[in-house]
Order: sequence, then C-alpha cells, then structure tokens
Amino acid sequence: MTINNLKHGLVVSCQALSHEPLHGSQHMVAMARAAQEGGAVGIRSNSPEDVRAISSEINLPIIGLWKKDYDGFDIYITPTVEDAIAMYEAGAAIVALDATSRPRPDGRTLEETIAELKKCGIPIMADISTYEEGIDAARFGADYISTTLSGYTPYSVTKLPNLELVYRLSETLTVPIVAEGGISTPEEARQARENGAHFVVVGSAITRPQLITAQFANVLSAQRIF
Ligand SMILES: CC(=O)N[C@H](C=O)[C@@H](O)[C@H](O)[C@H](O)COP(=O)(O)O
Repeated sequence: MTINNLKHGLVVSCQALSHEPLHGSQHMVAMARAAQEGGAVGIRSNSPEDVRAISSEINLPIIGLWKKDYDGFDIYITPTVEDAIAMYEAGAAIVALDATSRPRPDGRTLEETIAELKKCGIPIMADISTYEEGIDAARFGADYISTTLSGYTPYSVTKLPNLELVYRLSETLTVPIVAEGGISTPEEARQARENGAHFVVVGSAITRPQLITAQFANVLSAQRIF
C-alpha cells in the first residue's frame, strides 16, 4: 500500500507517550495491526522507534512525526529539519511537522524547513492550527495540510473537531486537506469527508483505551447513588 491509497480513507494514529499505559513499540505494532484489520489505509506514528517497528510488520503507509521537547520552544511535533529526516529514514512515507510560524529550535523559518525537506524528496504534512497557517504552508510547498493543531495553540482556541476549518481550507486550496484532531465518532469522520477532507485521521477515540474507558466510567460514576 502506498500514499496513493490514502485518498478518502481512514488513517489511525497509534501513539502512546511514556506516561501512557500502552507506551512501547510492541503495543503500537499491535494497535496498527488492529487498525489494518479494521480497514485503515494508513497509520500515524510517533518516534523513529515506533515507525521502524510498525513499518517492519505492517504494510500500510506511515505518517511519521517525532514529539520532542526543546527547552525554550513551544513547538513539539518534529521541531527540526534533522528530526524530520530521521523520521523519513526510519520508514515514514510522509513526515508530519509543526507548521505554525512559532520559533523553531534549529533557527529555520517554516518556509526554509519545507524547502530543505522538499530538496530531499520528503513528502510533508503541515500540522496547522489556523486557516492562515494552512494558506502559508500550502504556499511554501507542503504536500498535505492537516488541522492537527487547531485548538492546541494559544491563539486557536476552538471546539473540536474543527470541521469548519477543514471546509474553509478545502474550498480555497488544491493541496489535499486532512481532517485531524478530536474526531471521535464515525459520523464526524463522514462529516469531515463531506467537508472536503482528502482523508481523515482518528487517534484517541481508537487507540487510547484509558480515555475511552473514562467516557464510560464518568457517565456511570455520575449516576451512582451513595
Ligand atoms: C495536538 C497533538 O499533539 N496531536 C497529536 C498529533 O500527532 C496526537 O496526540 C493526536 O492523537 C492526533 O493528532 C490525533 O488526534 P485525536 O487523538 O484527537 O484523534
């Protein structure tokens, strides 16, 4: 399967950070396998380690990102050119990166970052938080624009999923728009497609069982009579 198969399909984000119960590549490979069995056409995965493990066992294109904290910087999704190249070398078919205009630890602008990665032939998914950032990332040459960071920058406070942003971007741009962030029901995924999404990424609603459990437990505990 290649990135050409992503069109109109579901990409499942299989991520667990070090504080989460499913942290560890073996769990992420199992999640990716379950996603494939369920009909996913791609996987979104964090860190070279997880991407390497998943790509060696699962035949689906991987959107790779590397969540890394750099002291003094707010951005954390594949912050530097070096991080992006590491993800590509680990087996990511597309590399996702923070595409806001916030300062980057390697001192490059977003435009320079995208130009440099394009020179290496790396397909780029621009994770944006606002309409204007989407327009800029498309102008700089990103291959996909994803609404990943909508609601996660201090200046983009919004209710999720932000399917209105998917609609506005896909009405304006010819570059594929990806709906991602807070999609938690099949109905929302369908709506995202109708709003023009090239494909839809769903993470927590499928691969973070502690959050899924909490939705059930919270409803029940609210009704308990002591
Ligand atoms: C904001 C941020 O850091 N998002 C991350 C990006 O890779 C992941 O933690 C999300 O799980 C992913 O975007 C999918 O979104 P949701 O889990 O809401 O379906």
